[in-house]
Amino acid sequence: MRLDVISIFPEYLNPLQLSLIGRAAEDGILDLNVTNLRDFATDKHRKVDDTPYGGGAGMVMMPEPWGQALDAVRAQAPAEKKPVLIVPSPAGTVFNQKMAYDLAEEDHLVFACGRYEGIDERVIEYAHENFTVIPVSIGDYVLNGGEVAVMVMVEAIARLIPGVIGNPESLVEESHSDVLLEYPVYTKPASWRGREVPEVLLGGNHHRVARHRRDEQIKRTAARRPDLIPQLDVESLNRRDRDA
Ligand SMILES: Nc1cc(-c2ccc3cc[nH]c3c2)n[nH]1
Repeated sequence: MRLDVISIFPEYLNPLQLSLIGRAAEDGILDLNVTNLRDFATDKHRKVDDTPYGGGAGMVMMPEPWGQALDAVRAQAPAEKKPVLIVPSPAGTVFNQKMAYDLAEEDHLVFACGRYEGIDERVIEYAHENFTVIPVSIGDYVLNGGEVAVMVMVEAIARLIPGVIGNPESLVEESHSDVLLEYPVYTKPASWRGREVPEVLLGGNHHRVARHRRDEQIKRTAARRPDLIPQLDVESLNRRDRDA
C-alpha cells in the first residue's frame, strides 16, 4: 500500500518511521510518503493561509497550494482506480474498526492534514475529480489540525495489512473486531501485591478459559459500552451457553 500524507508539519509524522509501521516501510510492505504543503506555496514567503471570506476569527488554508500538492501526489502514483483522499475533520464520518478494515484493502491512501480553521472548501470539491474523498472524524472532540488524526488512522489501518504485525493471531480476538470489548489480560507473577490472577486462567482447561474470557468480555462491554449491546447477537450467546 502507498500512503501519502500532506501537511505543513511533516515532522509531525516522524513517529510513523518507528516500530512496526517503520519496519513495514523498510520491508516495502508500506510505501510511506510525507509531502510538505509549503513546497507548493506560490509566493516567496511560502504562504498557505489567508483571511476567511465572510470574516470571522482565524485563517483558512488557501486553495492553490493544496491543488498543486494533490495534483503532484496523484501524478506520482498514476493508476486506473482513484486513490482515496482522507480529510480529517470534526465534521467527518466517525472512524471505526470497520472503516479501518475497508481502507486497509485500498492500494493508495492520501491524507490531507488541515490546520487553522480548515481548508478552502473548493479544494475538497476539486479533489473529487481525481480522488474518492472521505472527510473523517476520529471522535467528537476538537484538535488543532489533522496530523494527530492521521497518526491514529494510519496505525489502525496499517496494522491490518498482512505482514505489518508479526502475529496475525493477535488481530483475531481484539476489541471491536467482534463487537465485544477485550477481556482482561494477566501475566506473571500469579500473585502481585496481594492481587491474584483468576484461578481459572492458571489451570489448563482451555474450554473453561475461553468461557471465562467471553464472560469477562460481556461484563466489560455491558459496563463500559452498553451502546454496543444492541449489536450483540444475544441469541447466539445464549445458544453457546445451551451448547456448552
Ligand atoms: N476528530 C477531529 C478532527 C479534528 C480536526 C481535523 C482537522 C483540523 C484542521 C484544523 N482543525 C482541525 C481539527 N478535530 N477532531
